[in-house]
Amino acid sequence: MSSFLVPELLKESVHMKNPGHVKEIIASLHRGRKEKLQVISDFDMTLSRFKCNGRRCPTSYNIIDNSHLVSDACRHQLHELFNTYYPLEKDPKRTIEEKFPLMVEWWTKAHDYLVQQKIPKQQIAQAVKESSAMLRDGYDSFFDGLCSNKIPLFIFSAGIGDVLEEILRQAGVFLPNVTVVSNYMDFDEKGLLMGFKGELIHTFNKNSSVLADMKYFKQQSDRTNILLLGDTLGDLTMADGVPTVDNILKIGFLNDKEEGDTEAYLEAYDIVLEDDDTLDVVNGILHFVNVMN
Ligand SMILES: Nc1ccn([C@@H]2O[C@H](COP(=O)(O)O)[C@@H](O)[C@H]2O)c(=O)n1
Repeated sequence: MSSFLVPELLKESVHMKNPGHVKEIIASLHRGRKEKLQVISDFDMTLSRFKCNGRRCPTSYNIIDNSHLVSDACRHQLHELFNTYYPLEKDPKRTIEEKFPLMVEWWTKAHDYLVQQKIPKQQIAQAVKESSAMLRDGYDSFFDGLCSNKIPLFIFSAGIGDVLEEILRQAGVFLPNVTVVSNYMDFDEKGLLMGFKGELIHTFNKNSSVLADMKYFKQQSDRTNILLLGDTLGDLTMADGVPTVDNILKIGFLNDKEEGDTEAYLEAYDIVLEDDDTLDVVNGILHFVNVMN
């Protein structure tokens, strides 16, 4: 069994519907070695931590919401939005089709509030510094291992690109093999927020429809083995733009469990990690594929 070769799969946090299938995919990734591999990952609550010492960590949006960059009144409005729409994003009883327009509503309203605050670009780094955002334990081996082995890492995020880049920069892991597609802020000539660039990315449109072109995935077209990391069912379409997929291993972090989530995640993801604040399993698999030293 693959747990013998990847001992991290024996962790209590690991759940698999079909361990035999996982073993086969991991064996295929191993055969393809690092030359065939690319990693596609969500950011908030996947590469970043969901909880620390029992307290929730912020998403890239929450970092701005909770900062001195917005007024108290605006913070209140943004928190109200979160309290209204986050339960809808998670609701296991609603279909993705039902959730889609609600997410557009959430992101659009939040962007409107943020733009009214005329946030200065220059102060984003300080807001990140003062926040409690953290990357998952083991992030340094993950990022360094991928970079030193020239494995491309595509971060596909419905968060705020400027904020997540800053988190990576401050952690020293915004490395040359990392490409980010996300919601980027647009600033005026004075460096004040005036809008968001490009197509709005939310939880349920993380697919090729929001990629301006397929250049990135075309450039990686020899890399037909994919490691996909996510935390919502919306993250499952992140590899849609990859022209040829020979093998894909989907790892899902189940952070904030609702009734019915375990079954749905086990159907959708090959490996489901519950209550796991680390990248241990991901790093263990990369180690076996000879991507880590
Ligand atoms: N105004 C908002 C909108 C969304 N969120 C949360 O951020 C997550 C960002 O998406 P990732 O693709 O990076 O996971 C999303 O799942 C929402 O829960 C927010 O906090 N505030």
